[in-house]
Amino acid sequence: MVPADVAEALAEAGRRMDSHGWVPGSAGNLSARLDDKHIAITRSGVHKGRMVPHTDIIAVDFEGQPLVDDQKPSAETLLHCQLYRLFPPVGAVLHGHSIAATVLSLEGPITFSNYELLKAFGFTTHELDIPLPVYNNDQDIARLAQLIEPDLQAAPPIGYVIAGHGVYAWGTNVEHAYWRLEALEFLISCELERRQMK
Ligand SMILES: CSC[C@@H](O)[C@@H](O)C(=O)COP(=O)(O)O
Ligand SMILES: [Zn+2]
Repeated sequence: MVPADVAEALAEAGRRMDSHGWVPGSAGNLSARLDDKHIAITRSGVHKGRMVPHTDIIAVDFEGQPLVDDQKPSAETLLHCQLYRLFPPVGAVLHGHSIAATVLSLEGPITFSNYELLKAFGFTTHELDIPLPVYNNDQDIARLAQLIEPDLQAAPPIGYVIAGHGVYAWGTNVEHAYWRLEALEFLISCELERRQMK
């Protein structure tokens, strides 16, 4: 049901995230848009660095319901569905639990100022103060999605973090989403180091 090339692209992104230590244990989830009603997403509880593409990537609708009844999608599926529903250009969403994102997000608001790498998000200058929204963690993912929704509707951020939990990044396809995740992780790590030097 999930095209083999889509499943393999997500499995490859999972391996790359794992190589950086961004998906420890069964942490993280990855998805890609299939059409205007369905996405492919990682099964809940699998190691995202060691996925078997044809069994560990499954199809769900935009309400997060699996197309095959006994398949269990990611616990955070609704956060992915929300991004596809709100932003038609979004073709892939990646979520990881890096140490830097986990630690920095517990320290309050995050703003990136004067980083050249902000240009990875389409800005044309480094002379900017760009916020990275931080939301309190919540095991009720529907409620967390509701909390985030007004901010997403107001203006799409460069990504967001859930405090003590991890980062969400997205892009037009899996490769683009990976680039943006990599850039976000770089900025988060810089900010963490900068604060430690103070
Ligand atoms: C290893 S605990 C992490 C989970 O609670 C969750 O945050 C996560 O990212 C992975 O959940 P999953 O249901 O496998 O997509
Ligand atoms: Zn998570």
